[in-house]
Amino acid sequence: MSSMGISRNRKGPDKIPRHRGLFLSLFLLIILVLMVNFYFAFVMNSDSNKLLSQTEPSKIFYAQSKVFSSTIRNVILLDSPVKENYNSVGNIIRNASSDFSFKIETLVKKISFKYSKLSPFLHNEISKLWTYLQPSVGTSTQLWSVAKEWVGARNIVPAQAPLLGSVLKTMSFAKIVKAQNAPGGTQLKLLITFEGGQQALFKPQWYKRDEVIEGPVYSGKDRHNAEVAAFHLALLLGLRRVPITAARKINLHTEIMPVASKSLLKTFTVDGKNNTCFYGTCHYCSRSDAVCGNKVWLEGAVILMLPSNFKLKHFRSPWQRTYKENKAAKWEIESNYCESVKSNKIYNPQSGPRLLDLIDAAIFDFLIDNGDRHHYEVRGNVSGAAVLFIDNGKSFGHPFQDHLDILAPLYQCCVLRKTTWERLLLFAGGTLGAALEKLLTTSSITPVLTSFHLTAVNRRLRAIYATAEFCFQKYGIAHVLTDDGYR
Ligand SMILES: Nc1ncnc2c1ncn2[C@@H]1O[C@H](COP(=O)(O)OP(=O)(O)OP(=O)(O)O)[C@@H](O)[C@H]1O
Ligand SMILES: [Mn+2]
Repeated sequence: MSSMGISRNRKGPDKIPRHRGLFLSLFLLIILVLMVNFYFAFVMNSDSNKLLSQTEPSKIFYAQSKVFSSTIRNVILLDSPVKENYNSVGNIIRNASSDFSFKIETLVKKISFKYSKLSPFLHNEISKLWTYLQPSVGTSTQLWSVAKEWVGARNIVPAQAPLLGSVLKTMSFAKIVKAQNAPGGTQLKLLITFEGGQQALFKPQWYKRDEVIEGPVYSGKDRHNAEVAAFHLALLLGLRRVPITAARKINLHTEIMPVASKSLLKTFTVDGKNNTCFYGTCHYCSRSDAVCGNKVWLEGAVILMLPSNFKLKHFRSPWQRTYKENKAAKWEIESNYCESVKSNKIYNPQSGPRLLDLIDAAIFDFLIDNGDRHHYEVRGNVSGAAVLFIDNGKSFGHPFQDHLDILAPLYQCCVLRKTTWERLLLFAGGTLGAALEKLLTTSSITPVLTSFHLTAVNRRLRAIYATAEFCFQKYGIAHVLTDDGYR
């Protein structure tokens, strides 16, 4: 037996090496293909942290997303004539949004490779912003005038802002000399005055970080962490139109009650667990729905008020929702809705930056999942003033849902500011979530967002790329990307 075996082996050298060589090459080829596959799967799907080496690597979660399930699908084409349709259970079909979600689903898959390459400029940009967010000088009320001088017609924070971290730190620690109910709006918030006279809104914490807000996109109360996250995301996107927002833990007994107005103080209570609470006065405020601290400590977002000479002009958004399940807005059913928007002089692209500003806002809102921008504000009496992103409280409510209809201004008008698009490309390859995570490590209430929300931001950016691709394919890239001289 053994001799047979040996003889077989001995015969081998003539024949077997050829087979072996063939097998070996085949094996190596398979390994190579697998490695390439793994590499691309990793680059395209992961929140790449390689460029963000100064932060802790973010945990990657691939949560099952209900991306396109929140809108009702149907088969009517986007260009169909205007008519209200009802589905079999009598709900209104919102054609303009549901048709689009159907198209975009396929596009997201098709374009993933095209937008998978990491930008060589990313690391520098993030490092710069991260440095700005570090307090470089001590807290000082003199910084109020610095922040005041920053405010321009197009930006609330300038591109170069090395004192930003110091301003934020001062907002988190400066002495509060007065606390009142904040006027305006429907949500409970305080108007606080710091030493030095600077005012800010204080939006309190209602939810734990991992609470998922179910229901329509505008459901729930304001999320204080969403305001903080939105401010940082706007810095990353170069859309510095969000009022400066810091996190703060307030001692209600020592910092608010002694300086509270009489009417506010009247609404303070203590709950069964000895936590201090207050309910204030606002549209949705009631004694039975007070906000409570952890004993005396209440976390919240401090939003710096714009300078008082900065008069705000208030506009209804053309893409406002009806806030009624059984009533659709015009934009939800009219396929050529953008044309009617542009027929209004202020939205005509030839007459100013407003339409492109609203499209910037739509992109920003889609990323943060804010479907509640019913009104918007711009600085009055200044030409070319930017649409400000005031009130981001209803964002980051549901990390597993994306409301594609927030992007309606983009897919209905198919125009996009070139500088905005270039900035979005900075985060190709799934890096936006990790970049945001890094900036948010500078906040005093980390973690500001759960990793599910950070993953959602990457997923939503892919949908934005796909939406832009839809427009490029329909009208040509040169028609879509616009340089209107504003940014
Ligand atoms: N940082 C700021 N600087 C100046 N004005 C501000 C600022 N933040 C908010 N405001 C003003 O206060 C109003 C109410 O604020 P905000 O929208 O945050 O409250 P809200 O209760 O969520 O409102 P709504 O119920 O309308 O959504 C804004 O429309 C704006 O006019
Ligand atoms: Mn609001």
